[in-house]
Amino acid sequence: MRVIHTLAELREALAGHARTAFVPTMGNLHAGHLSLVREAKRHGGPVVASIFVNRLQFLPHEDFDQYPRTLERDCALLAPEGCDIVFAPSERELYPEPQAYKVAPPPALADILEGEFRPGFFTGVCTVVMKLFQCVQPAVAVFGQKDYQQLMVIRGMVRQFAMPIEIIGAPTVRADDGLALSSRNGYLGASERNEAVELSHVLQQLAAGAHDPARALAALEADAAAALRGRGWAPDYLTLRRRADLLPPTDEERLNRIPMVALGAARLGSTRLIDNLEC
Ligand SMILES: Nc1ncnc2c1ncn2[C@@H]1O[C@H](COP(=O)(O)OP(=O)(O)OP(=O)(O)O)[C@@H](O)[C@H]1O
Ligand SMILES: CC(C)(CO)[C@@H](O)C(=O)[O-]
Ligand code: BAL
Repeated sequence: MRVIHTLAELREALAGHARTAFVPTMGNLHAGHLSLVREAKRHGGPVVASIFVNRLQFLPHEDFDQYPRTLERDCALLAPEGCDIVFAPSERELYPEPQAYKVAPPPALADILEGEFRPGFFTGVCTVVMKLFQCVQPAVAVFGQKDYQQLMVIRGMVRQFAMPIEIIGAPTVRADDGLALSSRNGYLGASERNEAVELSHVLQQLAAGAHDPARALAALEADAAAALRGRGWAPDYLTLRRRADLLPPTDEERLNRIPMVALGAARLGSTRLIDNLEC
């Protein structure tokens, strides 16, 4: 496995290779990321994992500075999975000048849910993913369903820009108790870690009521928020949405059991966690 820090070296290493499979990450890897690498391996070409904490997708008060940088440990986890190249550019390498050209996804998808609470987040994500795609020129790229809205936004970007890249969504890997693995779980203290699984429990309750319009959506969501608040959480959103466009379902759609997803984001202490469950 090669660890590459510059774009020139990356291009040279990939020259002549067809069907590169790409796994973009922010590092501090866990079993969820490794499952994406295993999925990428199934596509036959070389596998590139990127590690880059992208300043553009963080708000000033968020955890950009605090975000764990653990390159050596990450490489030790990636090598046994058969990852061929780790692309870990510096900020200066990826953003040699202020990034004035940006990719702004449509507000209807990007300014709701995560985008409401992290304004500009998806512009930051799309801009860096567009750039990473130009660097790696993959045939396939793998993203986790844990970041459900991000996956939808990336799919839309690739479709609307006619980018010749197959986007694969990989299932969320969970700890034994059901907590979705996340780099940010590392911020949790021991008792917070025990509590953290409640986010997935509340989403299960929301999902269980999805197809019963006798229970009003607003009441279902208010109950979910109250349940978490009562346990010391500060929810940003806990909501049931249509899988097609992440807008709220009508009662008729709920009755007709259209594909839906329960999505949640909430802070436990100073740690913000997200999760979702299709229903
Ligand atoms: N538990 C998981 N299962 C599957 N994929 C995951 C999981 N967690 C993250 N991913 C995916 O890994 C890719 C890189 O994500 P990232 O490096 O931000 O990790 P993360 O654990 O989600 O970190 P954070 O705590 O910052 O959200 C994304 O496509 C993300 O959806
Ligand atoms: C896709 C990504 C690597 C872009 O910085 C990031 O948003 C992430 O890790 O999910
Ligand atoms: N996992 C999505 C990247 C972020 O939270 O910034």
